Amino acid sequence: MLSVTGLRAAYGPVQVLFDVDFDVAAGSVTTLIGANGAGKTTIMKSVAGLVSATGGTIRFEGRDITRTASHDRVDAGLCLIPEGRLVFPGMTVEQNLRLGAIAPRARAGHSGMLQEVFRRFPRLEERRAQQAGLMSGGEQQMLALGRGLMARPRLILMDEPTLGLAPVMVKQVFETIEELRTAGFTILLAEQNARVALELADRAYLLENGRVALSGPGSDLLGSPEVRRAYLGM
Ligand SMILES: Nc1ncnc2c1ncn2[C@@H]1O[C@H](COP(=O)(O)OP(=O)(O)OP(=O)(O)O)[C@@H](O)[C@H]1O
Repeated sequence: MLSVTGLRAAYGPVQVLFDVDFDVAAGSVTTLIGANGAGKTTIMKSVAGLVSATGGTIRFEGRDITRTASHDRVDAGLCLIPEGRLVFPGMTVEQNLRLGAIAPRARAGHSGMLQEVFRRFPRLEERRAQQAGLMSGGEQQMLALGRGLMARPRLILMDEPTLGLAPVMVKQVFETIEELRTAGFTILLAEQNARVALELADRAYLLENGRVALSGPGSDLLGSPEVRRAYLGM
């Protein structure tokens, strides 16, 4: 579904991605793991079109989208759930959700999608009139995900969805990701919570200093001495 080859990106004169190659198969969960600053967020933003690639190619469902505007990528079925959730704090839960459906292909079916999001996250329905900024961190993560689903994506990019969440909420986020995979969504997940992310991943990539250091099925990376030492504390 997504094929990235030779991706390079830079902030001003500082190059941070160096010829990154990875693929995301339809219906899979693909995970990017790596230390702080390894380049996970930059990859997510490059795929979403928020950071311009300085080299390489990004293909989505066979189409070269490397130079496509970010809003056109949303309309093509690609959606980023950003790190830090970034809900609109002064707006209600429902207003945040409705904003997720402003792209042309999402607009038509947005009432049905709202019901679908409420079915998946009953807490959001209970709190639909509440100001989003007053929700807990875990609830805001659900809201950010719900808002993303409103765009009817085929590929969901989730950047560190468990950052700053209590263990019980971390578990819930991973359960939600599994449910979304079962429902047919394709997911690219960036995570520091390496163990759970690798257990879940159909395929995983370890990033180090803007390069892919290791890749394979999640279970292979879980068993790798390098990953166990550096990321699982074993
Ligand atoms: N807006 C920016 N301007 C300049 N440098 C940046 C900017 N954003 C990120 N960087 C740098 O790019 C590199 C990769 O950062 P990135 O945020 O992609 O890493 P990450 O793997 O997502 O890290 P984290 O897990 O801490 O979010 C880092 O060295 C970072 O300091």
